[in-house]
Amino acid sequence: MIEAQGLRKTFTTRSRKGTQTVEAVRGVDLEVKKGEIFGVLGPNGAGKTTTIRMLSTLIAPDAGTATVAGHDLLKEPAGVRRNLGYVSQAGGVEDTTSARAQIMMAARIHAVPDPGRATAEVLERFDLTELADRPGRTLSGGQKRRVAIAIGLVHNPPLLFLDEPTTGLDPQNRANLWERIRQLREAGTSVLLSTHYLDEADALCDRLMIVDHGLVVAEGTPSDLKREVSGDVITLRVDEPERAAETVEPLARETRVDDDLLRVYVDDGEHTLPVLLRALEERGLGLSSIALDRSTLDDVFLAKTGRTLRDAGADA
Ligand SMILES: Nc1ncnc2c1ncn2[C@@H]1O[C@H](COP(=O)(O)OP(=O)(O)OP(=O)(O)O)[C@@H](O)[C@H]1O
Repeated sequence: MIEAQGLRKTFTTRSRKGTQTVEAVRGVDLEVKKGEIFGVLGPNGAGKTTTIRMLSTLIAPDAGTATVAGHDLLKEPAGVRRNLGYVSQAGGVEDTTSARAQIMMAARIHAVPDPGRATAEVLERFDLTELADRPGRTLSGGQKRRVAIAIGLVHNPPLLFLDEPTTGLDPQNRANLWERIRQLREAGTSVLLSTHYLDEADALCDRLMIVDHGLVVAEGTPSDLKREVSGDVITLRVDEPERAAETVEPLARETRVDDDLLRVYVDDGEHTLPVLLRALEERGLGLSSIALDRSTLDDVFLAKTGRTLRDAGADA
C-alpha cells in the first residue's frame, strides 16, 4: 500500500533571531502492507506529522521516493490523493456547520457519484446519524473525532492516514475509536496512524516503526519488538544503583540505571527474581521497592535511544 525510501524534510524558518533549520525527517524508509494497521510511534517533534504530510502530498519531500496506493508520490500526486483519506491531528471539524454538511462537502470534492447516499452511509457506520444535523461545536470530543474520520472516509479510500487520532480523548472514547479503527481494517482499509501513546501502538498496530529525531530507530510487530529487547523487566529502587547493577549483571541480559531506579532485563523474571534478591542481600544493598513487568514498547524505545518515551516527550 505504501513503499517509501529515504524520505527527508528540513524546515527553515526566519525570524528576528536569525535563520533556524530543523531536520524534521532525516531519511525514513517505510512499508505498509494492504489491510494492515501500521503505526508511527514517537515523542513530540519526532517527525511523525511531517512524514504523514509528505506521504499525503501536503508537503513535498526534499529527498526520497514513495509509491502510495499504487501511485508515484511525486509524479502522480492526484492519483495518491484520490486513493487516500487524511485525518489531521486537529481533526478539521467546523463549528458552525453540521456533520452532514461537512461530510457532504468532502464527498463532492472527491466527486463521489451519489454524495447524499455516501454521506448517509458513513454517518450510519460511525453512529452519527442522530447527531448529523447539529452544528459541529455542539459535539463532544469523541463525536468530533468520529466526524473527522467520516469526512476522511466518505469517498471510500483503500488507505487512511490518522494523525494522532485519540489525543485528548478520555479512556472510553479511545477504546471506542480503537474498535472502529479495527473495524476499518476488517473492511479491508489499510491504516497508517501516528501516535505517541505506547499502549495505543501496542493494542492497535499490526506493525509499527519507532521514530526519534526524524530517524527510524526500530521496526516490527509489537511483540517482535518487545521480544527483541527482552522477556521481562525487573525494576528496583535501590540505595546504590550502580553497585546493585554490577551485582546483578551476571543474571541479566542488560541493566540500566535511571536515578535511583535500576532496570534489569531478563528472559524469565519469575525465576530470576529470587536469585537476584539473594545476590543483593548478600552484598548488603538496601531495597525500597520492586516490580516485575513484561517489557513494553517504552523499554524498546529506551533500549534504542537511551531515553524513555516519556522523557523524550518532556524534552521536546
Ligand atoms: N512548518 C514547519 N516549519 C518549521 N518547523 C517545522 C514545521 N513543521 C514541523 N516542524 C518541526 O519539525 C519537527 C518535527 O515535527 P512533526 O510535527 O513532524 O513532529 P511530530 O512527531 O508529529 O510531533 P507531535 O507529536 O508533537 O505532533 C519539529 O521540531 C517541528 O518543530
